[in-house]
Amino acid sequence: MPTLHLHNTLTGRKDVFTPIDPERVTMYVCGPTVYNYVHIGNARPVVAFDVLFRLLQRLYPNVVYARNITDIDDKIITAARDNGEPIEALTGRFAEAFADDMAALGALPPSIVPHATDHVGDMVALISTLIDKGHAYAAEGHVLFAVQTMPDYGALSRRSLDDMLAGARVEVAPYKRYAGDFVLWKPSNEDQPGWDSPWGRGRPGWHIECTAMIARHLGPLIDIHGGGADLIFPHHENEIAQGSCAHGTDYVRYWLHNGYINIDGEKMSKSLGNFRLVRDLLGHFPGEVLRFALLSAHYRSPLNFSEELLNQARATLDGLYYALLGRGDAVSAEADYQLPDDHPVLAALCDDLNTPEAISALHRLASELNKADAADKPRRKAELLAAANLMGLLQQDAESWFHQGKAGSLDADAIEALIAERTAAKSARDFARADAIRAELEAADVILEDTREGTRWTRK
Ligand SMILES: Nc1ncnc2c1ncn2[C@@H]1O[C@H](COP(=O)(O)OP(=O)(O)OP(=O)(O)O)[C@@H](O)[C@H]1O
Ligand SMILES: [Zn+2]
Repeated sequence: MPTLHLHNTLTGRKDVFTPIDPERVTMYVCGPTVYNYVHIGNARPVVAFDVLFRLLQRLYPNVVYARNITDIDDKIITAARDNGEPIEALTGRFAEAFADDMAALGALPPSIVPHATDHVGDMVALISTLIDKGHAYAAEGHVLFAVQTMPDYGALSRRSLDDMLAGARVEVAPYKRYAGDFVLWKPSNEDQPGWDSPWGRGRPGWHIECTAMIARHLGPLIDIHGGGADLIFPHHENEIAQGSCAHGTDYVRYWLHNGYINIDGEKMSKSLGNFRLVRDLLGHFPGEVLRFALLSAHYRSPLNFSEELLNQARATLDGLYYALLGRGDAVSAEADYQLPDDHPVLAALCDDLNTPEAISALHRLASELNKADAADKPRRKAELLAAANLMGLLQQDAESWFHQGKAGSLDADAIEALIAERTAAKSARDFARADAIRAELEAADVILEDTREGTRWTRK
């Protein structure tokens, strides 16, 4: 079996991945707070960890992947009030929209999608354990985690308590014994949703939600925990404090964090208003184009988002799908094909999910496929499909790829532009691209004729 290396935020280096129990590999990724539609930055952890989920399933017989839905939060309460609708109606709608958007990006459904509001009993029990063990205290309807009771607090983000107090927006509240203590439980007034607890009617803090759902569904110690780099502090630091102090374990073996999707060098975020919703982008680009764009950079590197990035992704996919056109004869070869353990695409992904390298390997496979003898094509097509499937790419029928959203929809300017691009591709000897453009035009019922005076076109 190939060796999987993963960059672990806890150790600061690429470590060899060794599961606690190879018969049941466990992974958790923090999911969305469901009060609006997600932007393409929020989609990055979903797509990156979907590739890891696919890879782990290739390597191990049983992988349990949980990604939660945060359906209780102050932003949710505010949004529901602003809309004048019940909280459950709002969260139900946006949880469903999230599932649809992520399916459009080709992300597999996780094994478990726990909702925070279904686990409040588990959270109350966990908080009680932390109080019993002397790591938490109740004060004025709140329960706080006492960070000074944990010697290793700050190990993940490599911050001392002094750094945290200086650098972070910690709330100095009268009920806190120490300014860095964080909330496990807070009181709800009559207008706010709440649950009965030993500390009065209230609701959980955000960090305890993930720790309780992990313990319930995956166990007291899990293999992999992922999320965006903005979650390292305080969210994941606080999860470690809760989980390790309650269970007496290390809580998580491998911490993985994705880099940011940026716009003009700045993190895409709701607060800055520089975001593009997945839902809107899907009106202009197939989901696979968005997925490919997200995978075109290594998951830990920053990736600048632009229209150009998406156009590039579409053109590259055109070239790869072109290699798969008209070769439906490979169906039986495909069913029999097993990706070998030393396959270059598998090797690239096992190197901390090196998707740019894996995509280069797909290009090499496609160009060999374009040049191969007819007899050899079915096996090569099966290989390209199996390798791409590890990244959730190229799984559509190639003919339909070129037909989608195109038929009759190209105006004369768009046709002329594609013809100019094809002429340029031919003079650059990029024949695969040139042929892909011809196929794209054919799919839109445009016939090309190359003459000495240039390329003429007619509609079928
Ligand atoms: N620009 C980005 N690039 C990559 N990942 C991101 C980006 N913005 C948010 N994420 C990730 O998306 C996931 C969902 O996060 P969350 O719902 O907290 O988004 P958010 O922080 O509300 O978004 P925003 O930063 O836009 O306010 C988290 O794993 C977070 O790290
Ligand atoms: Zn979380």
